[in-house]
Amino acid sequence: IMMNCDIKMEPKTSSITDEYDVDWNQKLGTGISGPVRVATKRSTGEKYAIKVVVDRPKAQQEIQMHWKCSGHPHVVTLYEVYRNELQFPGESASQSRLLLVLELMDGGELFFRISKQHGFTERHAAATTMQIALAVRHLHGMNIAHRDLKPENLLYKNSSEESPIKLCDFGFAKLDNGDLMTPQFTPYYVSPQVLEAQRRHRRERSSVSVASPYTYDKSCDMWSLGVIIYILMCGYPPFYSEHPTHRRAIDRSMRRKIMNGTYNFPEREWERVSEPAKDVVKKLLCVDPHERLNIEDLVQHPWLNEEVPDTLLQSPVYMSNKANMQETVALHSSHLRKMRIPDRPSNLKPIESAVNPILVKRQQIIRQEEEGRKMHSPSPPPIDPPYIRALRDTIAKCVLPKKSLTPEEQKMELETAMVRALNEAGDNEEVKTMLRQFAWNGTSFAHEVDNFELAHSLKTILKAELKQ
Ligand SMILES: Nc1ncnc2c1ncn2[C@@H]1O[C@H](COP(=O)(O)OP(=O)(O)OP(=O)(O)O)[C@@H](O)[C@H]1O
Repeated sequence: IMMNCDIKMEPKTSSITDEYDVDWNQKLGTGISGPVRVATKRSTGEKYAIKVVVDRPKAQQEIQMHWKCSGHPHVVTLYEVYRNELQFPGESASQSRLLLVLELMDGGELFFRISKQHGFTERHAAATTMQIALAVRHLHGMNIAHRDLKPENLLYKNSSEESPIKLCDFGFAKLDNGDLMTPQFTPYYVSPQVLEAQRRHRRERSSVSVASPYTYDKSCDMWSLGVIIYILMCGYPPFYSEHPTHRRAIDRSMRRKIMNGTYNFPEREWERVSEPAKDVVKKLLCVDPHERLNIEDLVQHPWLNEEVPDTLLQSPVYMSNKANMQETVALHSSHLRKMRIPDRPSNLKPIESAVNPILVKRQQIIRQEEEGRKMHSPSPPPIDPPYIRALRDTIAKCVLPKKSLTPEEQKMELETAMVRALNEAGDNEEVKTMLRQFAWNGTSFAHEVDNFELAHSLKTILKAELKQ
């Protein structure tokens, strides 16, 4: 495997037409950034795909991410990039554009190809999954999350039966060094303690990083894989809306299903599917990202390593219904968009300033109460009781320990926060029972604790407290 890891891609500034003959009329496919075209290299006669994007920081980021990942047998190769001033028909002026010279993938998108395949079996599905998983392992191993893993971004090299499948479109790929943004800590808002810990973490983050399986963005890729495998096996998605009128958007009922992990394996298509296949799906569609398989677990899973039955699958039948398929794919995209939301800092507001309608309502109520109270007393209402604050603080210490401290000092900080939370809780039995599992002796942990597990248990208690 060729690695571009540490080399920055520098776009060429000469005209692409010096070396390539670009066919501006033939379109290979169209994404949000415009059509992807075919070009022929003059010196060799070889064909390439050219993706043209406006020269903006986001596109530059896409190129650097793609460049880093390029060279793997299951990642579409990025050969070179041009920076050219181009004016397309209908435009009043030329614009600086980046032209990505990509390996030409002539075999079509994943589901389209499968819809045409007679005799698609579970064994084929496992072999396909393995290829996709290897691409994802390549990315995650470099701490890069793709964040847009969907069937349109999985392309076949050619139409032969042995054609490899490869991952493309690094438009949302992101370096994922293990930020705290695991969904269990960011359901609708982030507590101020967590925000503060995050800011500190960002400041402290060193350039050296270790691959960590639990980060939010990577876990989203794993969830996407779960959805893709599910669809490969049966042809329809695991989560769908009850209200067909606005099927393209993720409505509340669907969101609830996703959040609760409510899906099933309908008999008709799943009856003959092997247990290991169902096991993979279950473990990838696990709601709690902490329990979800990571990429290493997936690559090692029996389904991808042991003999898989040659059972004929129903998926091509459903996939050949174009309207259905478009809807399935659109829904998946829509969910990916939602999952990327924690990205935008504006969505990471502490509860006091969040814009979520429920929270806005809550703020209104608080304000009304406040107004009422102001008439009687000048003191501001407390936002969170000290116990809740102490619990949140302990969670923040678990998931984002100060990097400037030694592991020993980090453990002490966590223990101090734990003691404070216990004092504030007035010896809460539930907390004590939970702590016994972590060998808590009253003031410290007797042996090493898994911080994420502890954070998870604390969060369960916190949630229960907030409900009361
Ligand atoms: N190397 C390639 N060879 C052949 N077709 C390609 C290639 N790259 C992309 N395509 C086609 O063009 C489509 C859009 O490409 P890509 O996903 O890179 O663009 P995008 O504008 O970032 O799209 P998206 O809307 O998915 O973010 C793909 O779904 C695929 O059908």
